[in-house]
Amino acid sequence: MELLAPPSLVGFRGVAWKCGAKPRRLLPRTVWLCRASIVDEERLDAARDMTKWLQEQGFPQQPLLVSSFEDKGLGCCATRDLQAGDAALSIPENFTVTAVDVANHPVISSAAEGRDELVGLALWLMYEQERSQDSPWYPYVKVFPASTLSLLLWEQEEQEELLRGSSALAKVKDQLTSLRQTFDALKDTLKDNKDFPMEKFTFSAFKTAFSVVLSRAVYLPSAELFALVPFGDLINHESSRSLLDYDIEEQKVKLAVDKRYKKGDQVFASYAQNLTSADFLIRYGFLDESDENDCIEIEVGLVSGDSLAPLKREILQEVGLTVPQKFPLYLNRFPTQLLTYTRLARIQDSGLFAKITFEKDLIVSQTNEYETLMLLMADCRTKLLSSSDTMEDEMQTLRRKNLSYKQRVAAQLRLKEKRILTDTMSALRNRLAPIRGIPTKSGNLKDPNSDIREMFDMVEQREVVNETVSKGLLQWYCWMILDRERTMRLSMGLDCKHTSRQLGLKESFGEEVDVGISGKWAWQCFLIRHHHGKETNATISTKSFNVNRGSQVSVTNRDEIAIDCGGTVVHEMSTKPKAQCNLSQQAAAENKRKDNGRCH
Ligand SMILES: C[S@@+](CC[C@H](N)C(=O)[O-])C[C@H]1O[C@@H](n2cnc3c(N)ncnc32)[C@H](O)[C@@H]1O
Repeated sequence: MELLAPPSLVGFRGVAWKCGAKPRRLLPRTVWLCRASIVDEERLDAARDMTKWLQEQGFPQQPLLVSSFEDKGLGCCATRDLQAGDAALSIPENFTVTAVDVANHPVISSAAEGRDELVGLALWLMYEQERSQDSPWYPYVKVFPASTLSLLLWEQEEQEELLRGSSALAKVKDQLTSLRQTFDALKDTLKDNKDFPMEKFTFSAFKTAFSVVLSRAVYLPSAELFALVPFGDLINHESSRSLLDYDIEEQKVKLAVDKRYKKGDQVFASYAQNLTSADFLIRYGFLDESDENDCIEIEVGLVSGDSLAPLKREILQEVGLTVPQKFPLYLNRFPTQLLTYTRLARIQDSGLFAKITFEKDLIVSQTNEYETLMLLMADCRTKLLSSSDTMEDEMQTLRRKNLSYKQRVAAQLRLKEKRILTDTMSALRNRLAPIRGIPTKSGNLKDPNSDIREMFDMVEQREVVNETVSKGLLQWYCWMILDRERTMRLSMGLDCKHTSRQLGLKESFGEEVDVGISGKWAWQCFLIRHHHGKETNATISTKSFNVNRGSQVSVTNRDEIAIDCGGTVVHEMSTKPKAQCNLSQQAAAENKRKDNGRCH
């Protein structure tokens, strides 16, 4: 049986993708079960056959075994202990299928030419599966699942009903329209191709093959292409820094693990990065459990009829941004560029262009900032109001026991998106707080919280703060903020029923002080620090801070935290002699790593 496609001359980055070297024959190895379940037994058998066949072709031995997992289908277990940095997979490029194989394919190459790589791979899969035992790749393609849980394959009524109020609905519709157009064009191209099984080429079959490829093809950043990788496409996802990539020197697809695995443990890889939760669900049919990469997109553009638009376009082009431009909103962070872009869009005086910087979070003018924040706020609010269900409603839905898989993931997605929007609005509101207010004669906006600011500035000047003062001040402050928050929410047409919960304060001012998600963190931390003589743990929303008297406030989880003091992030507070709130070194390093989003 011939496994290898003809050697290709097509290379990338100066390296031939298919070297075509004849692989060495190895002794067959048995596939054993780590934690077998009854699901996918047939595919597990097929995976055993594939392993044997690959070994016969000289596929190098991998420290992995295919096994079956009840909730994830097939997966791979370690056959020996693996240390962080070890290669769990090391697959010569000639065992993979890429656009190069599609381009060299005797039957489908012309139809695939000029099309998306994944469309070409879907055609390849359809053709090779249809050939069954005649296909040189039969043992490999037999392991592929017949279908996936991708949103693309849900019934239209299910999409309409379950994805309403989520960004996924529009995305699915767009992608299906584009798939349908591709299918029609392919049909036209293939109709005269006598070797292609046209009778099997229905839209449903094409859509299914496409979603199977979508969920299995691995994007290899160093090769800048997608590849179907035997064994590589049997590894399940866990969010980490362990990614499959192409090693240019060794000409292999490799997976280096980023933690220790014991023999028998399931080995994971981290799937596509920087996908919105909706895109992840469309692609893989499940949602990433960790919140780390959750994001939604927000689109911003220039104002129509703006006489400065040509200049603004030039500025945007220089930094590689388009009109319009999509930016990700994450939990706890969004890119500084989003703010700068919107600030630029609102500028009406070209003299202010000099103040525009995409590297730093710099306010152009009070009024511009006000408009910028209000615009973003309105966008988030519109998205949030596209669903009549609140976050509480979604949580209640998720508590129901009899939910189907689709109902559950759809509710999880809607909740994730609502969380990001609510969180972003809260951050925007915090930034708005000091600039919201009545315009003054000088053209500036008066800080409506200036009385609070003054009061705290005064207290901060004191060496020692008497416990009664700090306790009273904390109480006054909380009620004040609660009241302002409520007024602000009402003025923006928002429900304020959660406000008191968010600001719920333990009457006893015990060790754990729940100060909710709004307000002036630095002041709150300051008060907590002065109130408690010893180290105190304050929980702000879901984030924990260690608060030591007279020392720094350090973030103890891995999230980026914006401790906001009316638009001033906490590390800027550290320049004040008494307010020594600072991000911990660990959190600062983490911030640096995440260049895709900055603290709120
Ligand atoms: C590249 S394949 C991995 C192998 C796959 N489990 C199989 O049976 O062939 C990707 C698919 O595996 C499943 N999967 C991977 N990781 C998962 C996870 N953490 N939770 C649930 N399903 C997962 C999803 O169906 C996804 O579309």
